[in-house]
Amino acid sequence: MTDARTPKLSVRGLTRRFGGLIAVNNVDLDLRDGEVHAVIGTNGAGKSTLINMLSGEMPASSGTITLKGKDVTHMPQPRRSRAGIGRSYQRTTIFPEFTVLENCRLAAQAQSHSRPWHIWQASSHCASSLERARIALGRAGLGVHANTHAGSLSHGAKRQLEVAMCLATQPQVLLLDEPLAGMGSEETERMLGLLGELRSGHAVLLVEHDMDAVFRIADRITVMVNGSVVATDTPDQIRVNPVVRTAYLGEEQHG
Ligand SMILES: Nc1ncnc2c1ncn2[C@@H]1O[C@H](COP(=O)(O)OP(=O)(O)OP(=O)(O)O)[C@@H](O)[C@H]1O
Repeated sequence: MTDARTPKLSVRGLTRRFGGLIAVNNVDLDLRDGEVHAVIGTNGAGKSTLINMLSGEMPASSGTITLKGKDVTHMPQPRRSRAGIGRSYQRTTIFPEFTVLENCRLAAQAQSHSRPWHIWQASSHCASSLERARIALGRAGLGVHANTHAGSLSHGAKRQLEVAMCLATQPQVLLLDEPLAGMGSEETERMLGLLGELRSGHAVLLVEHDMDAVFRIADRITVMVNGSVVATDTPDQIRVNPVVRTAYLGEEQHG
């Protein structure tokens, strides 16, 4: 994973203001294929705002976002999704009364149709969406649960389904917002295994509070404090970075 490779997603000078507050301040970031790139920071550091701007759900105040060399800064979220940026959410977005496969197929169809009201019309005969959904479920380790009602899945399996729904949109960049939240140790291990496999074929951005997991899985870590990036490096270098230790890890140890 060398810096010489062209990043799949590049962010330069990305800034978001809320009135007088600068929630994300002049952030540079490069996401590369084959890497899990974690973004960590204390509460309010700007991680969610950053991910919302990358996915297209929130406009940037200034700065640029480039996907495979193309400026997508002002591209709306649905087009950005079709261009290859997929995300999972902190909140659950599944339909509990539908099966696992149906949830995944809807995600695939919503992404492939520019007009969402065509989803239902197309659902009975959209073989390619079904195929994409099945592949995504298999990749997320949920193939055996395809016909289970999503509402009856365990918490961990629901988070896996969120990732599968994201995969069904066939993204090249995966933005994962706290995929380990609320998980027990067994579920965490399963999700970490999945994230490790997702490296292949994707550039993965991981926003996560579980530091043990982040330091185990990440190839690169960016540390944010008060909206600004204070360091981007390998986990080993971040661990010993004095600025990071003071600004963030020190706070955690004593918090
Ligand atoms: N819609 C908004 N309007 C005004 N201020 C906002 C808005 N969204 C976020 N903020 C502020 O921007 C700052 C960054 O918030 P953000 O949610 O991005 O942080 P975070 O790092 O994701 O925090 P957490 O780890 O708690 O999720 C905070 O001070 C927050 O209060």
